[in-house]
Amino acid sequence: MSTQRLAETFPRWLLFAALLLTLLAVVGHQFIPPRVHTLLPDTNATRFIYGDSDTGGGTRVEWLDYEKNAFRCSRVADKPSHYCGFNLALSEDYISGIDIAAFDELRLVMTVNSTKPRLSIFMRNYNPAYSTPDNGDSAQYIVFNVRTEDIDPELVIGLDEFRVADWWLESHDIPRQYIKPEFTNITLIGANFGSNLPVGEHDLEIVRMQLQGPWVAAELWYRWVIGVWLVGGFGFLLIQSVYYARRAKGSERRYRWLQSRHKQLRDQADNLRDMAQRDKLTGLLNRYGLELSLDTLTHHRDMPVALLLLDIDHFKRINDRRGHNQGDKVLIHIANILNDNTRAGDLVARWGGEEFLIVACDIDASEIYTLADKIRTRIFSEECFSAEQPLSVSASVGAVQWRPDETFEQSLHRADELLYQAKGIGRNCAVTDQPATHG
Ligand SMILES: Nc1nc2c(ncn2[C@@H]2O[C@H](COP(=O)(O)OP(=O)(O)OP(=O)(O)O)[C@@H](O)[C@H]2O)c(=O)[nH]1
Repeated sequence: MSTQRLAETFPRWLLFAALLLTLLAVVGHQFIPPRVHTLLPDTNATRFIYGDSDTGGGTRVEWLDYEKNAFRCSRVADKPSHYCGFNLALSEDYISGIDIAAFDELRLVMTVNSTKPRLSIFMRNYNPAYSTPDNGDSAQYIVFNVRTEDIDPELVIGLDEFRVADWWLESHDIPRQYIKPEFTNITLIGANFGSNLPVGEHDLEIVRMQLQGPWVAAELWYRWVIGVWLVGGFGFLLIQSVYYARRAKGSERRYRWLQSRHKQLRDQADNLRDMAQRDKLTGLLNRYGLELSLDTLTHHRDMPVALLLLDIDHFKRINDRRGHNQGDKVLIHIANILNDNTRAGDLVARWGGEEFLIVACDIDASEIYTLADKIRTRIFSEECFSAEQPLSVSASVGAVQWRPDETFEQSLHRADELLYQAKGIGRNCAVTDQPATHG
């Protein structure tokens, strides 16, 4: 699955999974069958019974049916009774027991036939913090006392109902942190008629003994759910951040590409605009370019301006004698002379085939002829091409002052007429509209 697809669908299936898990946690947990660990009946289990007759007491104990865990405690009248009961060993050495802390309940099915009103159900927990291997009594004694009439026949004891016996706490020096029942290393579980057994026979059969609890403790279960939420949330953020980082990179790449493309297009547009405004051969402005430039110039017409219309003399002859390519070179040569002899603010254009127009700015009427004749002289005095094949070129110029009350066309028309005059009087000369300045 691509990162993009994952990032797009992830929130949906994460939410779905989280909701499902939460539902399972809240509802499903109640319906999971409990975990049951059966201690009895178990024919291999080590079981024994004990009375106090061997130590001078008045209670004798005997098996009624060992297989069924049925035994009898008989009280002899003239001796004191201390204890009599049944033990199930969960450890061979009484040191390594079993951890039953994850269970909730101890369930017992028992048959009691006794006039003794109470019965003790007890456990021993071995902890090296307070127990020693050579003293069986040092294992914590955890007890639950029940009325015999409450055994009917099943007795369910919550582990939280067990208490550490006071006599055990009093007879051992136990630090405070160990005075609560511990179930992490149970070595023994038993049932005991206790002391002061009434005279007569007291029978007890332990039919079944089971531990029961949840497969997963509720606390742990909810921790898992929270864990899944956290892992899911973290995964979500991770995938989202990878996705958006990639997108950002892609956008950046695209932005850079667009930038360079934009620059390319802008350069192309500049080139095209330039090409549209310039004569390809000479690089001078063409008619269109000059007209555009004039638009900006007319906005600032608070200075004297002159128009110089220049035409190469007998250019046809040059073309005919030297060829069209040489003719082109002459045009380029003239363009260079015009550029070299005009100022930065002036406009120089190729106006027709061999015709050029100079729009000279900020020029007094008295200087127009000087400029026109200077250009004419430069053209005539500079020989084109190599010394082996020299070519003398001349040009005629018609020059006028662009009067403030005139349009460009009107002024140009006057320049054209003067150029015509210059051609008429023999070419290679400049004619202006300023009196007494004819060359
Ligand atoms: N090589 C070249 N020749 C051109 C170009 N444009 C126009 N011409 C030529 O310029 C010549 C102009 O000839 P005409 O109009 O008869 O003028 P002219 O020969 O210069 O004679 P006058 O102007 O009367 O002195 C023509 O032969 C055109 O073909 C160009 O771009 N390159």
